[in-house]
Amino acid sequence: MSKQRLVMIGNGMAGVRCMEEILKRDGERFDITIFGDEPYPNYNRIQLSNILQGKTKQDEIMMNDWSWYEENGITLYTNERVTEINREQKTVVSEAGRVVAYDVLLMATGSSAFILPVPGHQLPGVTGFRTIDDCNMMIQTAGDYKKAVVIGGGLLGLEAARGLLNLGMEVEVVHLMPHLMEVQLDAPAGELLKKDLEAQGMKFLMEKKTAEILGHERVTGLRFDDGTETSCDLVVMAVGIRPNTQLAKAAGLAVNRGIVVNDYMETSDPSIFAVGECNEHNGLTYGLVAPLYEQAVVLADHICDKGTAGYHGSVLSTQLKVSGCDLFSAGQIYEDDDTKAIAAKDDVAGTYKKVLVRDNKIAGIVLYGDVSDSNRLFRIMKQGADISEYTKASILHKGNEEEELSVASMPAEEVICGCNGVTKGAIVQAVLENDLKTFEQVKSCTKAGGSCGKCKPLVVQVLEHTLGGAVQEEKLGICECTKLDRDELVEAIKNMGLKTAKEVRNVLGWKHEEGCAKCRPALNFYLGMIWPQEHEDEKQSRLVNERMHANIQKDGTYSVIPRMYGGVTDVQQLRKLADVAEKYNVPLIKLTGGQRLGLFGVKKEDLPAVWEELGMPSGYAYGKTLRTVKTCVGAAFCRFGTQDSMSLGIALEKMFEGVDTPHKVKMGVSACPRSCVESGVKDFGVIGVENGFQIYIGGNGGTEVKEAKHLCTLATQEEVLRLAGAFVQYYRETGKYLERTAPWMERLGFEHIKEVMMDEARVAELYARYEQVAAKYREPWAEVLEKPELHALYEVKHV
Ligand SMILES: Cc1cc2nc3c(=O)[nH]c(=O)nc-3n(C[C@H](O)[C@H](O)[C@H](O)COP(=O)(O)OP(=O)(O)OC[C@H]3O[C@@H](n4cnc5c(N)ncnc54)[C@H](O)[C@@H]3O)c2cc1C
Ligand SMILES: NC(=O)c1ccc[n+]([C@@H]2O[C@H](COP(=O)([O-])OP(=O)(O)OC[C@H]3O[C@@H](n4cnc5c(N)ncnc54)[C@H](O)[C@@H]3O)[C@@H](O)[C@H]2O)c1
Ligand code: SF4
Ligand code: FES
Repeated sequence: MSKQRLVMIGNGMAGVRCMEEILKRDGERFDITIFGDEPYPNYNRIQLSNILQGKTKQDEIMMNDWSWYEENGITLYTNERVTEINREQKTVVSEAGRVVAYDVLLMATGSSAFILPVPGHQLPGVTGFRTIDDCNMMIQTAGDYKKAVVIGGGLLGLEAARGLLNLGMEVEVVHLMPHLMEVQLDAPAGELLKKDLEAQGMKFLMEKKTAEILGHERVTGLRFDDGTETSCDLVVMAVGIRPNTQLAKAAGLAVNRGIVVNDYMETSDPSIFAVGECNEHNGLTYGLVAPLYEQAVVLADHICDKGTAGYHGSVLSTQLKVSGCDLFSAGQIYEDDDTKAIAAKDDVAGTYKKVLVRDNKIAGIVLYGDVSDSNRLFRIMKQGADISEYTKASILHKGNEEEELSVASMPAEEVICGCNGVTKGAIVQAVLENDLKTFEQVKSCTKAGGSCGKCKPLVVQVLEHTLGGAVQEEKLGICECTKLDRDELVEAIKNMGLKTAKEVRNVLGWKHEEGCAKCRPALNFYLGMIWPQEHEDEKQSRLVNERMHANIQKDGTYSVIPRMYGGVTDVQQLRKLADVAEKYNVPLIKLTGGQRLGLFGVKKEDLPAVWEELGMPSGYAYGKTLRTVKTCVGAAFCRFGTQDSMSLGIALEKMFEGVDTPHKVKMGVSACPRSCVESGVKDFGVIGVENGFQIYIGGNGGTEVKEAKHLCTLATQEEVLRLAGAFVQYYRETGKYLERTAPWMERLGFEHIKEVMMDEARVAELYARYEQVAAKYREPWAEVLEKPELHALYEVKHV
């Protein structure tokens, strides 16, 4: 039976979780295409607050990297918005004019930040807080400007405000209501929160309605409807979200606030489903991941014919991701005629607890300052248990402190991770069945702790309890498939003479037979490093850009950057580049950061022809290898030049062409201490001086700038080449895959590396081993051209 075509619009948290669930159930059922209008693979949107607060980095929040899509045979179009659904023809059309047919269409378009439509809302400096790009804009603004105003004192607004404070801005929160987070907290809890945030330096303008955003070139302030004003350089709107329903509406689907779905996430068209924040189920739309993930599971069961009882709504709870403000809220938060409150406030400790009771059942919970009862109360609430046997005090407070605090006393069905609905029982079972030892392993196996991360301490406690002792700060394996770290793995491969990745995985007891996206390229590198002669490069294990021999760009096209040794070119090369760029309508020709000419925006299907017509070697701008050697014009032209930097640079570049290294390597040769090519921030930098060449190692000019360290001064070019060979080989032999030379040098110690590089015998051995590796070089573009079977990689699927 041929596969059904499943198209998904929206590449966000709910949609991709649903894809994971579908693949888990039946990986062969669908031919999957995903459109996402952001230029990234699926990332953890929740963690944007932590990026802004400086607690995490952008590359740490990617949940499914590019290779995940490749490995699961998913065609992904990022940065490409779907603009039309044609229900008669069962196709979707993207803004790029791409038409893709579907049998099943999944809408996972999420929500957008609501921007108050007041005058001035389009001024530069006004933003929502929803995407990586919004986050980057705020970080950049904080570098250049002083004061931010956040409109909206809800979850998002307060997390944004905390982040902006951390970025050094002065922050004022403008809130419409008399107390903060009025949707989740009552007045006493809201007041405690405000006091704590004020103590952290946040300022508040309460009960203020924004009438206008002021400014001409960019925002300069706000005017409120009472006529008062405040000044600012940045406005962040956090006044709620609106489901993205325009596409569904235009296609004639039933839409209220969200896209209307039944218990199986089916819209008013049986071929079209909607999951996540964009949908509306039983009159409700959601804005937290827990219910969306529940929907994802139901939808996966349903479309994979696994049988499901359907989705019947979720009971929600919320927490705020701001250190020093522990709060928990669930269900109804205000009393009414039928709902009474049991509450306790401790002004000295700054804690507040309120449980709302209706018909002898918990109808709502508000906790501030001490949230240690949250799981217990939330469980009782979700179970709908009768609480008449509890006294007022015992419902609010734990009985036997010791006993209640211990996870040992928690029942198995207690939910530990609210975002992912993971119970204590599920964690215990996973730990025992899979011999899990660390939090990361539990996260990867159960997903507990993988979303907002608030439950991590509790997950660790359950793990400790199950293991019967404190969780060791255990040395992690190179990935989840193995407990072996880099050194143990390399040692085992050498000692046991393992020659292929399959053999390594079998003999060394890999957890997953096929390995994972993390270990496959790493194993391929280590095997190539250990057995330079015998090892057959496993192309399918390489990262996607290395397999394509080109860097994918944010619009799905590729860059072509040919080798220009030492950054030196000639008339023939320039003419060829111009001809090819013209013939293939290349939209951008640009000098790269590494002094090379790049053609940007080349279509995937044009790559082989472009390479053939250029007739130049690949510049490896995509590889974990030597990228470029930057050179200055040096003694040949510059009046300050003491050495011939160009010839040395060219020789270095030729020497390391295509040699695999743990991570990319950049080199630079300047012909005098003015160091025009910034040799001091290169992995291997050379500075010409009167008596020879100063050598610098371990520098990095990227995200984390590291100054290279002076290793030695050599008299001749030959000595430089030889030392460079030994240095790169030592990095190959001791570096962890994906470790740049700066952290590698930090790990091994500069003095240690210096000792090795100053030991003539060791340099000779390293250099000899390096020569064996270099001898195996095959130019990758030429290889693709020679082997027609490789051309399939560059074909574009048409539907
Ligand atoms: C800063 C921040 C902090 C948060 N913190 C928490 C938290 O602590 N706990 C919690 O539970 N939730 C939190 N949330 C909410 C949570 O992130 C969302 O509920 C969740 O991301 C929604 O998932 P989704 O897939 O429905 O939508 P999204 O993740 O928004 O994904 C939808 C994707 O579809 C794309 N798209 C839309 N239309 C089209 C189109 N026509 N063509 C192509 N692509 C399209 C969108 O650009 C987007 O990339 C937070 C949100 C933010 C912004
Ligand atoms: N920790 C978390 O769980 C977390 C964190 C961030 C975001 N989120 C989710 O992201 C979504 C967006 O969050 P949000 O805080 O923007 O939405 P929200 O609807 O929860 O809160 C918006 C707040 O803005 C206030 N407001 C509305 N209009 C205003 C105006 N004109 N001036 C001043 N204040 C005004 C409201 O009174 C309300 O308190 C929600 O679904 C939220 O659940 C969750
Ligand atoms: S590094 Fe020195 S020699 Fe090279 S271009 Fe600059 S000034 Fe001239
Ligand atoms: S509660 Fe959010 S990740 Fe567990």
